[in-house]
Amino acid sequence: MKTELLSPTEMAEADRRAIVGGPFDGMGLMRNAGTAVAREVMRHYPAAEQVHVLCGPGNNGGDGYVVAGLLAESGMAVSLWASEEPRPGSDAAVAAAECPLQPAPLAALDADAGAVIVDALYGAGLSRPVEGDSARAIELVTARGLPVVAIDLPSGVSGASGKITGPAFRAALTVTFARRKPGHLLLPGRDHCGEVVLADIGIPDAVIAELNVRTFANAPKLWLPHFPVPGVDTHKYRRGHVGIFSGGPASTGAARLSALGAARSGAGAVTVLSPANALAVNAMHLTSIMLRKADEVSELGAYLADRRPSALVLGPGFGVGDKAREFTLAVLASRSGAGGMVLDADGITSFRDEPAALFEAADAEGAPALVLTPHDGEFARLFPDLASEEDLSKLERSREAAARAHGVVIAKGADTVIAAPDGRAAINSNGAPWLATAGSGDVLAGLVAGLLAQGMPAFEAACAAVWMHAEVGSRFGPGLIAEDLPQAIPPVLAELVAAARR
Ligand SMILES: NC(=O)C1=CN([C@@H]2O[C@H](COP(=O)(O)OP(=O)(O)OC[C@H]3O[C@@H](n4cnc5c(N)ncnc54)[C@H](OP(=O)(O)O)[C@@H]3O)[C@@H](O)[C@H]2O)[C@@H](O)CC1
Ligand SMILES: Nc1ncnc2c1ncn2[C@@H]1O[C@H](COP(=O)(O)OP(=O)(O)O)[C@@H](O)[C@H]1O
Ligand SMILES: [K+]
Repeated sequence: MKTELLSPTEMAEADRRAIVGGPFDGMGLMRNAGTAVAREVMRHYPAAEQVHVLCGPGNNGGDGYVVAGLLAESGMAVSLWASEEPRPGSDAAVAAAECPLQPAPLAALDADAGAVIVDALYGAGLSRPVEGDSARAIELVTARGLPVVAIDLPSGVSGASGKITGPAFRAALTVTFARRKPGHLLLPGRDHCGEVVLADIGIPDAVIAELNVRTFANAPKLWLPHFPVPGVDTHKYRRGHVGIFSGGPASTGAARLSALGAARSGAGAVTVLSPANALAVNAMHLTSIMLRKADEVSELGAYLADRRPSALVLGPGFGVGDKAREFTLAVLASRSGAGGMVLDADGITSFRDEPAALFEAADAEGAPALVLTPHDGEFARLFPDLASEEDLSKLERSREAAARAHGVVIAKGADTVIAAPDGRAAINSNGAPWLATAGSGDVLAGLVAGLLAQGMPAFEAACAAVWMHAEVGSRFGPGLIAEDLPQAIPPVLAELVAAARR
């Protein structure tokens, strides 16, 4: 599937440009859209006893009139219901006039078991919570458990944000056009879409390219050209060296999980940087991973100068406080040649009272690329105003945060958003709830650093790490604990390396 995601505004602009450039006018695009939906209804529900097509006042309803006409023509039993008449002069009004069926008022909707619902109430134009007859129709269909095929978006779901502010259909299938919209991937919208089918309605790729889209579905296509594949003549340091800061003796496991994530991603060497009092416990549990003492900023400086690590991770199990801030700022200011710094967990929390100091350090000339990996709670500590702004979608919030932080932000969760300071953003959707387990985020931080260390640019490294982490977790399934993640990376890595070589 194509990776660009179009906001409703961008989609409207694509429609407009496509209509100007041809070959299809607005009615032509609507007929193509209706044809694609009718095809999917017939493919998925060939034995439907009755198809109820529910039309709203806009062009989403217009698609519905086309669908109803085509399904009736093909011999299916179709009932047509409309909430209001389409606006005179609109494409939807033409579609309604061309439709051989007469609509009944939506208020009278009734539907029995065995029926299929086509939702053409609202799509890209949803502008407020669904109320009145449309709301009652949604409640009736939901209560009876009838399968719903949504046109473009399930009515009630915002295409821009995935937010739901009132009643909304839960579709079994959603057929959308040209490109998916953020609301198909962001929660709770994603959960209401069911299977998403993307239909080509004749909007040329060149029209989409002109829009300079900055939002993407996270998928290998997006970053595979940058994915590290070792040359035959490589050596371990050329494959990248990652330094990972450990916490004190009672909290060392998180850093080791990160270290294993970094090592399994293909980094050639990984060092755990440990306080003296935790060296023994770390040494007991490390084999291929190196270990070095780092209590003071001077020791950190010596490590950076001697070993010139290509990426670092600070935060997992590290402890919140001055030391985390000092070490982070020392790395960002070191000019040691490190390509990236992943700040996670306690590393993020340590800057809650002075986020500007972090953001300024990341903005300085020659600083390593900063990647922040907050879950919702950590995000709110660093960006309290963005977190509490109800009107912002997770996408918008993450994008603003990345611009402010001068770094890549991985806003974690079931719908992780990766945002870059240059405005690019990707939404991840291949995860599974099995990933919600202690230490899972620590492995992710290590994976990001491992890919950074191998020379991937920060946004691409972040996207690739999130995708791999989610893919590994989904494939592993029930029973997953964080220790399983690094060990389960190789099969996914093998597929990516093979694809990158092609
Ligand atoms: N040529 C094209 O552009 C193509 C477009 N295509 C199709 O068009 C769809 C977009 O069409 P659209 O822009 O007309 O928006 P749509 O979703 O039908 O709703 C707008 C209407 O609903 C109203 N309204 C909104 N929310 C409401 C609420 N809660 N409760 C009550 N009313 C509400 C809103 O009122 P207003 O906000 O203006 O007051 C307005 O009247 C798109 O999803 C795709 O299916 C395809 O055919 C491909 C070619
Ligand atoms: N429901 C979910 N579906 C998919 N991924 C999830 C879900 N819940 C959490 N995750 C992922 O699991 C990881 C949890 O990280 P985090 O909250 O930092 O946990 P920890 O600090 O214990 O490692 C993140 O990558 C997050 O995106
Ligand atoms: K719809």
